[in-house]
Amino acid sequence: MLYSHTTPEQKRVAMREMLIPGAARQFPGAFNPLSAKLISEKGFDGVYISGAVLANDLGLPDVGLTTLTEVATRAGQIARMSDLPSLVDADTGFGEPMNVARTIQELEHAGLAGCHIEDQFNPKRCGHLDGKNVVDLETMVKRIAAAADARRDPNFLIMARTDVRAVEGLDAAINRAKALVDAGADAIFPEAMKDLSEFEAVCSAVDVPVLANMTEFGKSALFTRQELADTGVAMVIYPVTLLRSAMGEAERVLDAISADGTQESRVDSMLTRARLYELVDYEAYNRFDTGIFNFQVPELDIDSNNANL
Ligand SMILES: C[C@](O)(C(=O)O)[C@H](CC(=O)O)C(=O)O
Ligand SMILES: [Mg+2]
Repeated sequence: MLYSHTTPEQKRVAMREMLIPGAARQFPGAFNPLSAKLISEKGFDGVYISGAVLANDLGLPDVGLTTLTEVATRAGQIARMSDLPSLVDADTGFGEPMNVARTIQELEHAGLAGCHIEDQFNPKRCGHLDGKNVVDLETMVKRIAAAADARRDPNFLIMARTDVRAVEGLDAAINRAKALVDAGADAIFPEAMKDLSEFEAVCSAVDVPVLANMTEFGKSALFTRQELADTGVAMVIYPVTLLRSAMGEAERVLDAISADGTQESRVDSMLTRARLYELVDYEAYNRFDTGIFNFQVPELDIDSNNANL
C-alpha cells in the first residue's frame, strides 16, 4: 500500500551489488509512478527515469529546458513507488560544478539510487542525434568531481555519460571514460555506440559498470540482453520505450474514436479495470479501511453520521 517499503539507502546498496560487468541488468524507463509499479511487478532489475521522457511528458523537447526542481520532484514520485533502485537522467547537471553538487544532494534527498551526468552543453540534445556539442575534458572532470564530492550517501551512484563518440570517435570516448572514472565516476554511460564491438571496447577499458542505451530509432541497433551481456555491459536501459508504446496506443485509440465514433475496436489492447485496480492495489486499501472501522462506538452510528456530512 502507498509507497515502497524499501528505503533509498537499501535501494542504493542493491544497485551497487547488482551492477556486475556482464550482468546486463535491465532498467526500463518509467513514464510515471504507476508504470514504475508495473516494471517492478514484471520482475525487472531497476527503474530508469529518462530526461527525454520527463521533458516530452511536459510537451517539451529534450533540449535542457526542464529544471532541477521538476526533475527531482517527478523522479522522486516515480522512485518511491517501486522497491527497485531508480537511476535518473540528470542531463548536464543543471549548471556549473556548484549546481551539479546541489543536483546530487537534491536527487539523494528525492530517494534516487543514482544519476547520470553528461558532457554536452546547453542546449543539449538526444545523444542519438547529429550535431551534438561536448564540453572539454577539464570542464567535465570538474562536473564529476563536484558530484562525487557532494554526495552524503557513499552508495549513491554517480554515472558519467560521455557523448564524445559521435563527435570525436571511439578512442576519444574511451580516453574520456577513463579520465572520468579517475575523477570519481562510479559507472560509465558511453552514448551512441555503433555496434557491439564498441561496447566491448569500452567495457574492457574501464573497471567500473558500463551502461548500454537501447533507445529506439537511434544510432545503436536494438541488441538483446544476452548480446550486451557478452560484451561486458552491466546495465541496459530502455528509456523511452514505455512512453512511445503508451503514446502510440493513445494515438490509435483517438483515431478509432474519431473514425468509428467509438473506442470499441481498441478495447482489447487496454488494461482492464480489474488489472488497473490490481496494479494500484485497491485490495490493500480496502483491508486497511476495514481494519480501521471494525469496531463499535457506543451511541455513534457511523453510517448515519457520514450521511449527514
Ligand atoms: C537516454 C536519454 O538521454 C533519455 O533522456 O532518455 C535519451 C534517449 C532518447 O532521446 O532516445 C538519449 O539522449 O539517448
Ligand atoms: Mg537524456
